[in-house]
Amino acid sequence: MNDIKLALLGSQGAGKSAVLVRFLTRRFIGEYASNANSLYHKRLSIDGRQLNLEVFDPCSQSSEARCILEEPVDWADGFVVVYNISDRTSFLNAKNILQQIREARMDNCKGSEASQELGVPVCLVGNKQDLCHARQVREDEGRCLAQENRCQFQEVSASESYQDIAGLFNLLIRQVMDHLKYRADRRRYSGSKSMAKLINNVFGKRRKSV
Ligand SMILES: Nc1nc2c(ncn2[C@@H]2O[C@H](COP(=O)(O)OP(=O)(O)OP(=O)(O)O)[C@@H](O)[C@H]2O)c(=O)[nH]1
Repeated sequence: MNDIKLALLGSQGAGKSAVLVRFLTRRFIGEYASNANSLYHKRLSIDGRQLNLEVFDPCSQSSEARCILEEPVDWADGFVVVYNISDRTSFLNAKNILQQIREARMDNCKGSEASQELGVPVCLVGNKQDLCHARQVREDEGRCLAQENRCQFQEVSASESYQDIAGLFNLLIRQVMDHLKYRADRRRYSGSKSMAKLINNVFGKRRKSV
């Protein structure tokens, strides 16, 4: 069984818990405790594969709260970065979070994998689409930010719709599975290359001397 770990990041009140609970239970629950980190578990079947999904929903991150980001950045295989379309500050914070993910991943990969992009599957989510009368962030601004970071983007309303949220999580989980497989293949390939080199060094030389 595959283990997939996701983390939700975003400003206080952007609707992270609402988006997650909508995906996990299909329901919208109005209020959530926001003073504690939560870890949710769910078993899923995607494309016939059984998955163990873990989702980390940490306490809110303000733009200065870099330390809160560091823990999930190392732990997670993928991220959902949520902002509220009727709150520009939450959008600016999402931008900052994407930047921090890139920097943290660059440190981990020594620049090789993450130089052009985030180096990990991410979905940028503009929540509270039902509040479009009070919109402060245009949809194309969200799309543009996602393009700059080469991540997926979706506007949703946790309070009104399940389909878009289910769609974005399913797509992200598929991307994570592909990404994990790509990294495992690369490790295996570079492992077998060094093994071939070793065999060649040991036996190649001997063969020559015979
Ligand atoms: N109108 C509207 N309200 C929403 C939506 N999603 C969440 N809310 C409301 O926004 C408030 C914050 O939602 P939460 O899910 O607690 O937000 P959060 O990002 O987890 O907040 P913290 O836990 O404080 O970090 C709650 O009052 C929700 O009912 C939405 O799609 N539309």
